[in-house]
Amino acid sequence: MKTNEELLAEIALIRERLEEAEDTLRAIRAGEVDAIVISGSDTERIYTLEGQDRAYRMMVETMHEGAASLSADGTILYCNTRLAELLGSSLEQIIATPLKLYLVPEERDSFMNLIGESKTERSRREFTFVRSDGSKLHALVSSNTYRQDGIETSCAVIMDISDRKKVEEELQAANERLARILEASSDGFYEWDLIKDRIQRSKAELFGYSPDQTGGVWQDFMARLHPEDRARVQKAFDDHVQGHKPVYDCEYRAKMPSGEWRWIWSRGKVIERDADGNPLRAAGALTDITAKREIEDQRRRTEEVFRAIFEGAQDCIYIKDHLLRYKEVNPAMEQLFQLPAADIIGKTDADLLEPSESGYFNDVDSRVLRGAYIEDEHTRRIHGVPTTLHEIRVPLKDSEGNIIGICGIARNVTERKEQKEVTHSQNEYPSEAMQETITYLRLASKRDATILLLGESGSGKDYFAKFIHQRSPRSSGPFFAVNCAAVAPELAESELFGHERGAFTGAQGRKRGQLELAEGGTLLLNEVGELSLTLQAKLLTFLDTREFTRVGGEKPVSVSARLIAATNKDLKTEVDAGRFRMDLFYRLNVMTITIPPLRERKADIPLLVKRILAQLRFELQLPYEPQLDGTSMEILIDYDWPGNVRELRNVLERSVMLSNSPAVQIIDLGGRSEVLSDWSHTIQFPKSESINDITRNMKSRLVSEALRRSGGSKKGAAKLLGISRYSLKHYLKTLDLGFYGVHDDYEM
Ligand SMILES: Nc1ncnc2c1ncn2[C@@H]1O[C@H](COP(=O)(O)OP(=O)(O)OP(=O)(O)O)[C@@H](O)[C@H]1O
Repeated sequence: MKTNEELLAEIALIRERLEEAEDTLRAIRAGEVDAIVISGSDTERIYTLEGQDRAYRMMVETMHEGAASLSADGTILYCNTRLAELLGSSLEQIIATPLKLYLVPEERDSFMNLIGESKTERSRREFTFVRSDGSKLHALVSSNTYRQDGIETSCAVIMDISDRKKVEEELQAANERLARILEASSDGFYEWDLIKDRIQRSKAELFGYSPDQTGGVWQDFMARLHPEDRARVQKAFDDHVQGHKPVYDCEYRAKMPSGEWRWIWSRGKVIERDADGNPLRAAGALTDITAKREIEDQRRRTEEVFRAIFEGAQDCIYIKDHLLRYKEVNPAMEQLFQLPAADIIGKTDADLLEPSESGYFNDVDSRVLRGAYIEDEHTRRIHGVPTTLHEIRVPLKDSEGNIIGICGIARNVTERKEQKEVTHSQNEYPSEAMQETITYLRLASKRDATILLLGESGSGKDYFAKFIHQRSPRSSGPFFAVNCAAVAPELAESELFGHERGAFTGAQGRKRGQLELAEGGTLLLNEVGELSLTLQAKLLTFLDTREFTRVGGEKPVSVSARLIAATNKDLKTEVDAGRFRMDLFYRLNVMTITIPPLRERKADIPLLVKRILAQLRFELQLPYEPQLDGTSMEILIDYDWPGNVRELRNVLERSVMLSNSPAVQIIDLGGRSEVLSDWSHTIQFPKSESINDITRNMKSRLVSEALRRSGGSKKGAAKLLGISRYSLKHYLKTLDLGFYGVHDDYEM
């Protein structure tokens, strides 16, 4: 029978144990423990406490983690099913086995030490258990040993920390990866302890800071900044710290340890604050953007230069987008349209021009959007005034080469065009032959078909080709003429069809041929019979497809130009002799008009004389109106004119120059008057003319005279002038003498 004291002591012990158990349960509920191990040197003693033992057993069984009691040498005397589960075993298998055997061998001693240490104070340590299937269990073992009546009772708590361990490992791996990435990146980075003002972690080689920097970073950093940037950097940082900006982002110039100034882009944020919101730590990245800033500066400067050109240019410059809306126009463009830029931008030509005109531009622009480079001359009505623009349009591409719009440069050539057209006023000819021809010419001008003009040299084929052009729907476009006989054979293809850069020796840049230049207008091929058979084939292809390739090029170039061919040869005979392609002949011979020779339309001579004298007055800038006397006119009408109107013009020009007065006397007709032995010329020097104009006129006269003396032979004329045949050809071209009908001494 137990004494009252003994019973009271037992009750106190049970109460104490129950309190412990409650603590443990509270800890279990709070999720702090995963397992409890009860060990003691006198388990007998525990088992005799039946009620208490039941309470324990209940407690350990209701725990959702394992628990066991161990003998002094660590043998499992009792455990719950959860521990068996955790160790991947059954209760029967693990009871009576030493728990340390489930540990990885290297941790067994440590485990026994823990049990020993727990005699004096509760001890915890992490251990790695090996389950029966070989997998590992990471656990935190907490052991507590009680001594009661000389009996040691240990209570150990085991926490399954496998998940936490996994997260920790992953975190560590991520940290290592991050460290490697940061190491590999060209950016600098930092983690900055704001309280101690020291860099905790950095790859701030940029500034020469190292992780073991002792502090005082901010002051040092500020001192390294460019004085102009300091206030900005401070503000960006303060704005972020005070919560006005979610991140700190700033560009500044900093002096490197080498003494060199570099542009740095810095962005970062506060990553830790105290309970009052004061910043504790910040982290961020630093990028050296010096190269980028230099490129940007260069681009800015280029843009400024471009702006200056764009705004100061006399020529109209514009940019259109892919829908052909004006995106940018320069002041010259505003002047042309007499509208402010704001009223042009966003509009298309359809909004700004008359409908009959905008259609043509739309067509040309569409081709540029498909990749064509188009140069043309076109007359449009702007505020009712016919305005002729020489315009170059090129496609605008983005960085990937996609066409995103058009850039155009246009020069207003209205004045030049008006001057040129003085010679092309309305014709009314008294002769029947010419009246009939004019009827055909007018008819031809209404259609867009290819025309073949026949007629003797100098009869006016070139003149009437312009006549057709000016009355055709293409009159607002350019008129170009090529004299096939005057171009060296090896250059003929390039002259006509253009060439790409490097197409042949001397082809330094891309050149557009006459055909391309005649875009939107008319091209006259004079002396078409002189074209080589190869070029005849190329021309035929163009007539069939409206496309050709430049010399040395592969991309087909499409051109909308009307072709007028002219010749003084009998093309049929040329076909029979195998010198002209029959298919081309039939292709050209669709609408053939013959210009009658002057001897068959002598009734026109007075009209022609009047017109040519008016032209000469303009061209020679005479202060008076030259007039022929009656007898001179008779001489002219009597003459047979083998050289046709050209000869008439030459005679009149020489007579006007030599007469040097309003009364013009005919001299040197058909070579009957004396050939001047000396090269003598009268020079007019009106105030408006510069020395360049005068020497140009002089050269023009000398060349004309040499050609007259050589009977039209270029070789002879070049010899007389003491220059090469090609220099002479250059003069013929630059002095606008290209169509003097002179004959050459070689075949094309
Ligand atoms: N009807 C005309 N009115 C005024 N000038 C004319 C007329 N016809 C021709 N001319 C002038 O005569 C000269 C020769 O004319 P054009 O060059 O047109 O002849 P062509 O038949 O083309 O000669 P070629 O076959 O040699 O090239 C030019 O100066 C031209 O301006």
